[in-house]
Amino acid sequence: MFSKGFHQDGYAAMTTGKKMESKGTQIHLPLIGRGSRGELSDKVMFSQVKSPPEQLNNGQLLGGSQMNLCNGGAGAPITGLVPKIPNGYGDQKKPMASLTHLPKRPPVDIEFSDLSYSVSEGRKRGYKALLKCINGTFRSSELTAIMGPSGAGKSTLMNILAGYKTSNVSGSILINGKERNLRRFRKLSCYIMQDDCLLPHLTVKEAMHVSANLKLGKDMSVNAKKIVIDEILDMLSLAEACDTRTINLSGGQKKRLSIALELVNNPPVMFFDEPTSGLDSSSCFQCISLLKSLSRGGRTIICTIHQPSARLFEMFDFLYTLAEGQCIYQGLVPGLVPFLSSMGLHCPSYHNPADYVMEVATGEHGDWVHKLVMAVNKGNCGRGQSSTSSSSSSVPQNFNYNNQNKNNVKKEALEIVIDKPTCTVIDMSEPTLNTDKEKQIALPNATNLAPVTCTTSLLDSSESFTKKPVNSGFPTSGWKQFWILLKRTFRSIMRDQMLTHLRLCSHTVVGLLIGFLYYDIGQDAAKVMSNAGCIFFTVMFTMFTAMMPTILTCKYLICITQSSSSPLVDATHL
Ligand SMILES: Nc1ncnc2c1ncn2[C@@H]1O[C@H](COP(=O)(O)OP(=O)(O)OP(=O)(O)O)[C@@H](O)[C@H]1O
Repeated sequence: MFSKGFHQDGYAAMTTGKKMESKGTQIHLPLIGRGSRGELSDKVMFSQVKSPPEQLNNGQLLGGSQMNLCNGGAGAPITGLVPKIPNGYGDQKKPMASLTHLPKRPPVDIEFSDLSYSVSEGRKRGYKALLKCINGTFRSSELTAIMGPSGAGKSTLMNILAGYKTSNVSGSILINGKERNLRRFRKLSCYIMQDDCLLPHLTVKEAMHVSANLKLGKDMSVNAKKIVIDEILDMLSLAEACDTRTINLSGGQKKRLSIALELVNNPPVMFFDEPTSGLDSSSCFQCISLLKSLSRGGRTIICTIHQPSARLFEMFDFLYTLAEGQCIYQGLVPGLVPFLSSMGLHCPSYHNPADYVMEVATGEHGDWVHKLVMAVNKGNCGRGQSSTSSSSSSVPQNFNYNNQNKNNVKKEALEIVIDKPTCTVIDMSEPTLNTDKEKQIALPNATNLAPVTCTTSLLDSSESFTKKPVNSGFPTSGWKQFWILLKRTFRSIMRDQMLTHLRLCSHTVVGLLIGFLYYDIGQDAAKVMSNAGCIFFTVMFTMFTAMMPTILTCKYLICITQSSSSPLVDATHL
């Protein structure tokens, strides 16, 4: 079990097969992942290091991560993925952070078939098909990338899967093999947009507290919420910035905070719209590493991405490529180059396969889209196809993804939370959700913070969930939400120097102006119209100054919603 363990000192431990050291109260258990990749739990990040040739030649050590992504790229400098806390994610001597007190959630597999979507282009022009009968499966514990040229329909697909687009959609979307219940699915998923919509004047910790109060509500004590927040901040290396206002955070930190705000209620499905946009290469790498580690915790991570570097590309598990609203490849990332080769499209050596498939999708190599769509529909690519098409693939020939997947997901899921005095083991590998499958393990020195038990039957309408009325599913009452949001807004307004100063100045100036214009009109009956004018002017001014921030906020929301075709912004963020 420890033979492929990871070590903070790079690849050394991988070669020696040494047992990982336990730090403090934490036992760092390596996760044995599919395809022998270096695998991550919630507590580690990937880091890429150059590996000496003799180790790279040993497929046992680096497995899938040592794949040469370029077809026929033998002799190319090969790099491998070795788990380690990367720079910028905290002091390497610090014990690794992990998430153990989050609400328990079920793993979620999303399957869609014959999915089509069209939009009306007006009476005369009829409907335009944006997605054309596409099929696919996005699994838990996988980091899935949706790629494709601009306008291919990536955001549209993700919005449909997330449930933000429902009209004019045909086809079926199954969640763990059952018809999707949108209301319940929304509670199990989160959508993190390209632009980080954070309140600029709240500190990281305050934003997290608001999120925890809204999302965890009365299910948890104040102390337990604090522990959850600290764990998440620790894991995402935001602990040092916890008192920094979000306006002062770096781009990477903002992205991590967006993720942290959503992680509070531990959604098993996370959608990311271009998570790396606007980040430098190092932050991109850290961001994708983080997503990968989240996926290894049993979550289903789906993100759209534009032309990732080869280094980022090989970190994804599953690739779904769209062109003109149709799927031109779906399968494991190592299977892409062999699949394209089998179709007669040979990715040149030293060429980033992500770039190559984008070139193919945009038609730079000829009109291949239709042929690829046909091949995909015939089942020539997919999860089981990564090793069969070509010997040039670095994936071992006898690698059976499906079997491997089942076993390894189970191991990962069982190992993921064993690192705190009191911990809960959740058998996340079972798609049928049942609270009986949750086993409590009490370790020595148990704290009084029992793991929070949340319903795991959100997807299963036959279970206890149906006993409650559907609209009672919010963790906090309407009044409580109102109170939390009111406090948050008050705090934000008070800290907004610019707005507060401007308001004070404008009220003073307008007050002086009105006073000057209508000076001494009170006792003269001949000036009754001036009295009316004064009252009208004062009322209008007060009303509009109170209304303007709301109008501007709504206008801003509508603008960003229209420009990014993204779902409405979560109230947690704004
Ligand atoms: N409401 C709409 N009416 C008409 N066309 C639309 C509408 N929504 C989306 N489209 C079109 O659908 C296509 C797919 O849009 P989508 O936003 O999904 O693309 P994308 O692959 O995410 O692109 P990008 O990478 O540039 O964000 C685009 O050509 C877009 O113009």
